[in-house]
Amino acid sequence: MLTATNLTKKYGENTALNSLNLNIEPGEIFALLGQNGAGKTTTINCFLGFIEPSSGTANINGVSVKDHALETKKHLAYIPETVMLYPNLTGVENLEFFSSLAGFSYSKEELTSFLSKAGLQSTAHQQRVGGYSKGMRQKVGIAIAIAKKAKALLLDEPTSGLDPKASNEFSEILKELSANGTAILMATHDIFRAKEVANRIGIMKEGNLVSIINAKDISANELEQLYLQTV
Ligand SMILES: Nc1ncnc2c1ncn2[C@@H]1O[C@H](COP(=O)(O)OP(=O)(O)OP(=O)(O)O)[C@@H](O)[C@H]1O
Repeated sequence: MLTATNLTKKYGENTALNSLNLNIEPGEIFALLGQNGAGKTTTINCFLGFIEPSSGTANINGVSVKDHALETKKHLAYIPETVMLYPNLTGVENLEFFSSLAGFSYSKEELTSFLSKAGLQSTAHQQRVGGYSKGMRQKVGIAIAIAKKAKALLLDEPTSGLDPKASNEFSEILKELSANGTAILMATHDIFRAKEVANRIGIMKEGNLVSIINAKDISANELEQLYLQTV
């Protein structure tokens, strides 16, 4: 579903991403670990079409991001560290707006059910987003992904700054989305969370994807050791 082939991004002499080859299947959660500057965000931004690769290709559902930017965006949802929403609109209104951009028209009941599915407490649905906590905003981001029926979900440090309970709830929702067939690529610094939620974990160093591990084959402690030896 998410396929990188020799995907490379250079900034002058600096190679931010060096010939990445990666295929994430429908229903798979792939976590990307790596130090600051390792190339995680660059990878995500290439899939989003926010940056143009120097060479190689990023495909979504077999379609090139570079050649068919609008078509690929239809299948995608993106959750950055802080989900950008309209503070003066309520959770329901934000969801209505963003799902309409993706071509969907939902009733109030449907919008409410998506927010509930994403774990947002019903008392918050009609409140302005300006008063939401970070975790509540992330949940609206998930609701947008559900409403868009996204085939692929890209997340850049989505649980950074969330308390352990919110982070755990967030991970459970990601697992539900993957069980429904969504391919998920998540950049994170949270080794424990990566081990808990992902099927495969990649460790990046200086633009290279240097190891790929099956999460079930490794304990959180072993993963931490491997990470420290790698970076
Ligand atoms: N717009 C840019 N211009 C020049 N260099 C850039 C630009 N964006 C990123 N880089 C460089 O590309 C490399 C990879 O950065 P990237 O943001 O992908 O890292 P990251 O793994 O996401 O780091 P972090 O964990 O800090 O988010 C870094 O060396 C960074 O300085």
